[in-house]
Amino acid sequence: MQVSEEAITRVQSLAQSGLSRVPPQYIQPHHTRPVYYTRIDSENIPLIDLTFFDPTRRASTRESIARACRDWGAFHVTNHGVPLSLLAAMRRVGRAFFTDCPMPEKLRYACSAAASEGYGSKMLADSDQQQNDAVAQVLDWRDYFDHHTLPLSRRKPDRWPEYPPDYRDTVASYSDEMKVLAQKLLALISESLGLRASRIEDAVGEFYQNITISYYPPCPEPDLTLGLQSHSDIGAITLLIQDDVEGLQALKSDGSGDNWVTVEPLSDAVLVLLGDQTEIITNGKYRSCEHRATTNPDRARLSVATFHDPAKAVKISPVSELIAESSPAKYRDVVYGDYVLSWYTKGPEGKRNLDAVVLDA
Ligand SMILES: O=C(O)CCC(=O)C(=O)O
Ligand SMILES: [Fe+2]
Repeated sequence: MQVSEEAITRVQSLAQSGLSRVPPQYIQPHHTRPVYYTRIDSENIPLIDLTFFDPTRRASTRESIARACRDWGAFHVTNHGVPLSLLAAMRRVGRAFFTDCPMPEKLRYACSAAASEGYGSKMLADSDQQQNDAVAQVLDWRDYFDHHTLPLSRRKPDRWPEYPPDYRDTVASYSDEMKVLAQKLLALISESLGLRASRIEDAVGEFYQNITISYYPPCPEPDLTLGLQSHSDIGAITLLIQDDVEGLQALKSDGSGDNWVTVEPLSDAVLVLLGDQTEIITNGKYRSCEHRATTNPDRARLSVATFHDPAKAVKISPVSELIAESSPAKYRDVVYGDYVLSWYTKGPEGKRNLDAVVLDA
């Protein structure tokens, strides 16, 4: 079995080999290193309590959501209706797979050019451009497991880990619960813009949902590396949970410039991240959130991101209700599949793929 070749590329294997310096392909250029911008910890991502999701309190919830979507493109929700035991179970099965399964077992699920679902380390395709220029892409200090979960026709639990024994059932239940929460949130987000509740979900169409568990092993040189490079998520809405290890940061732009703000790990909350398609649909009234993951030398970190995306054939454009003479369309129509392709070949580099569909003022 050619396991050893594959194993070298897993960040977890590298970390466990006890190296004191990271290999050159993981070293970020100066301007993307974690210390490049100031880090401010006095500010926090807004926290919104969805207990007030009931009709009598909806107005104030909508206002908080509007503010969070304008200022951050991200917010935490509590009392979201997803059983807290399920959030804990999802973290537990994910961690068990990464830490307890021997590498040859994990590699049985390795993803490949032909199958994007499964266990991987390198998300982006090597583009022809990169190969021609011999410019190597800087690698993330991360391993992951990607699950295709919705529509149900894409859900193939036999492609997911068998260990621990409740892994597959946990991922399936988690997928169902996250879909309900994503629908609830898109309804509130629509209403917060004066749109009918179903407006954004109608524009997205049936959800294509993927669940990615990211595992960031301890890193000997955290100042030189990133667990995950700066990006905004490409779909409509991402729901993320993390363990108790810090590492996720959101970019906050305001009068004082750009700052990276650490997203505090909150075990009972779900983090909502608006994606690029929501920015387009809302004609830029709401922004997708640029974020990244840093590493640390001491403790492995785990996160679970649940992405809700349009089907590849869906055409996304700003909704007509938000276009007027005084606020013309800011984005050109995009076929979602074309957007995805450009993202995976060019790489995110912050929000450059979204910038490419912005219309000239
Ligand atoms: O690990 C994290 O907290 C971030 C994960 C993420 O941004 C992603 O998977 O798109
Ligand atoms: Fe992300």
